[in-house]
Amino acid sequence: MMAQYHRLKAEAADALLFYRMGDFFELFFDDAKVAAACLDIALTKRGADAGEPIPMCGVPVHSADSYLARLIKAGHRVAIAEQTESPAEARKARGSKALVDRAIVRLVTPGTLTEDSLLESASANWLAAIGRAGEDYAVAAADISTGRFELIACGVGELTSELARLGPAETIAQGKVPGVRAAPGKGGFDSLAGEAALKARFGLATLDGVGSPSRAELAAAGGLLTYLDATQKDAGVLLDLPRRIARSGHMAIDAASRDSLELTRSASGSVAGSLLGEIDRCQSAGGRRMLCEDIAAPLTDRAAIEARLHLVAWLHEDAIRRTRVRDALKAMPDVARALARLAAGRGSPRDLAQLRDGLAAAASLKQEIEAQGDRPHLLDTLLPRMAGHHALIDEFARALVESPPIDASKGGYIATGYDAALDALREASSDGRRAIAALESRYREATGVSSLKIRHNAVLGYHVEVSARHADRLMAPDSGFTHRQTLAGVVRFNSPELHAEASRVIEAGAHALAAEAAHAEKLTEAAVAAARQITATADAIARIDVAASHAERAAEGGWAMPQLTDQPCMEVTSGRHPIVESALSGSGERFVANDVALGPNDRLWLITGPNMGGKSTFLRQAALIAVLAQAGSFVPASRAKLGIVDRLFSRVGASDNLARGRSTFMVEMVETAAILAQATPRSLVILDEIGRGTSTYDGLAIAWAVVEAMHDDVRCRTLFATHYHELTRLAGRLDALSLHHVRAREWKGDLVLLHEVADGAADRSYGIAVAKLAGLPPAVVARAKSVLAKLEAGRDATGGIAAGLDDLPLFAAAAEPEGAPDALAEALDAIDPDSLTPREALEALYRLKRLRLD
Ligand SMILES: Nc1ncnc2c1ncn2[C@@H]1O[C@H](COP(=O)(O)OP(=O)(O)OP(=O)(O)O)[C@@H](O)[C@H]1O
Repeated sequence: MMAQYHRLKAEAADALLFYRMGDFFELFFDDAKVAAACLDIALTKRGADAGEPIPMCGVPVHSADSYLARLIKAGHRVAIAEQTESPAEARKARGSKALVDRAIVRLVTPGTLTEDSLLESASANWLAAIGRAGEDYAVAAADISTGRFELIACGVGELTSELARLGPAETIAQGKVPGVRAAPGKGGFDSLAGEAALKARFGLATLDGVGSPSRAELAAAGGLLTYLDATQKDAGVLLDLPRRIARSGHMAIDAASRDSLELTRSASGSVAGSLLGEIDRCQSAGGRRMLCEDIAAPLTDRAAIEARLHLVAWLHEDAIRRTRVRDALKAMPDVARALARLAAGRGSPRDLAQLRDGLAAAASLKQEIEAQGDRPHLLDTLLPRMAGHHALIDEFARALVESPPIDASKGGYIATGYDAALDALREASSDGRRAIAALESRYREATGVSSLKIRHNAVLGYHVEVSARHADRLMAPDSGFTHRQTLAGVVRFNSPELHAEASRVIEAGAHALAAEAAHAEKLTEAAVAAARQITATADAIARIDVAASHAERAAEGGWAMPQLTDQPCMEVTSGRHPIVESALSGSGERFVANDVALGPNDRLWLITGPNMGGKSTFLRQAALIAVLAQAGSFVPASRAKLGIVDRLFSRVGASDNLARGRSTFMVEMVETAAILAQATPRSLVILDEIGRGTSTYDGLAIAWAVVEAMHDDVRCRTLFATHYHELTRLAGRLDALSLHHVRAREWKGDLVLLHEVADGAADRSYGIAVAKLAGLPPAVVARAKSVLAKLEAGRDATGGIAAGLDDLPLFAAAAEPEGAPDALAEALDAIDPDSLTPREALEALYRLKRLRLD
């Protein structure tokens, strides 16, 4: 057995091996230690290997899913080795001591899950493969729990933001990819193999129909398909034809900005507290997944955004209509995932019923919508996708019972009346059971033992049972009973009539089960054959659900439909931060709405004001409004006009990234550098307290230079919050920069934060007042006040740290050479070639070389 184990373990490589033994999956050696620690289960020992006891642990097969889920969550992969024959078959084929054959039937990895119990219903479960051809990169991404398949070509610099959009459960690549943490795949990452694999999988003669993917895309697809084959073995995999995603179709948002804006996850990693959690009013799991993707990838195509918005508006303007549609969506089963499980051969009778109910619900939703007049355009494309499954629904409705079990092994899911032969088998089986009951009363009479019972168990099958007291009567040689078993208190017998009836019951039962299984298989085939249409239906329902969710949220919060334009502007009246607003309303406080008006002539807002005054909130709310608008949602404002944003950057608050060995300041500078390099005039940039993490002089100098660069070179819409009051001097020189501040007042010695954004610079910084609010001891506050008075007196005398900045020539910073004296140039100047001997010349050459290396 150990030899077989080691062979399978070698095949499983770095995955933990679940080795099937009867009702358990066992793990041995290091696998056992890892799993026991991760799952908190007992580590035992068994036999010996090279004189050492073998560490072992095991999980019951019937509850293996929950253990698998924990292992996968902890980042492990698991290879499942099943018994591929029964012990009886093994004995028959290879003698009484034969070992049961086993084989790895599946490699369970985070990106290749289909089981409901292992998946989050609200998010897609992407497996991403990175392909490369020369300098070009591409991502192939598949979610086999719904069949989605995307190809995205991108440069190496865009890889990380593309992966951040997808948020894959697992990323694979061949070799190292700059800036990306990816696991090794199973090969196949080349364009020729990829092309062949795509053609073979989808039965295509040419890839023109999928838009002729680039060589990098083909390489990525090749790696992905090879990995799916290797992990799923013989099980089917549901995959749609790949969709090529044009990167230009989406607002680019890098990983740092996503995190800082908490788009789909809050800082603590949960959906609650994120923008997604705040706006989600979806009724179905499919809708929730689509909403998550929409928020992660806002569109940049105005027509496509407006099509979504008009659907939201249609559901928003009529509350009764909205309620009807949302009610129809309420009981919508997760059709996409049920279908994927069926295609993977892991489907259950319940999945079949979910298709039946989901497709039927889609058809009635379609009718409901068609009864409403004056439909927006998008519905003309969505509605036709929601019907056309009549034959399938009919067939499934006739074939299946109302709510079939998940476990098919006991049968009972095919409805009566669907198959006469099956009904006859069930009849025979229940006839047999009736006959056995009749036999029981006859035996009671014949033996005079009124407590005689006919029972059934797994070992003996049907048998007669009497208490030990009455056993003698049945033990008599001519009683017609054969003794089977004596236990404390009861004795068990068999009889020829009982045997005959029992055989009838068992045989009919087995045939009925086989007949049900055959029907299930046929129904599954029918569903898989219609996979493409069913997926289209599921997508259409999800799109309507998302629109209804936006409409509902807008109605709850009094949100407005944004107006999109081609001008790079952002005009928001009474804008609110959706998450802060609902957090405040939870504690009975009011959110102060604020306006913003950025345009070609007023591109850069410099915002000052006290700590806790609401600067960060104001900045983020502008970014969130842009994300919501371009995702096709109404926005928390009374009016909003927005020029499409191509890239969004958010540098708000820094957190140490110690895991990657970077300090707060380093992270901030890396991110600022990325913004200056990548932002375009159509971008939206929000920058909060740049330069704060270093000395005052350095920090101010950096902030100063960044503002100038944003204003003069990048020239995009920018909101810049700062505590460096000195920056307000820039207003006099940079004509598209304007000053704003969050208002505060001192009232009887206490600070009152008004959270109102007003024009002009803040009069002072109020830092000490905020410190007092926060509960700093009075003595420390008093001391701080006197230190401040001294500092301010010094500043007034010298002109402060920004003294002289007004004389700084414009653009001088960019033109100034690096200040450090050039040792190499000095050394070169010191050399007089005419006076050197060949030997000295050689030495001088070495000296120069060394200087260069230093
Ligand atoms: N418009 C608003 N209406 C009501 N309350 C607000 C508003 N904006 C912010 N707040 C409240 O003020 C708190 C602080 O806001 P925020 O973090 O935006 O301040 P800040 O000016 O960026 O502070 P710091 O300079 O210390 O980073 C928020 O947590 C919120 O409770």
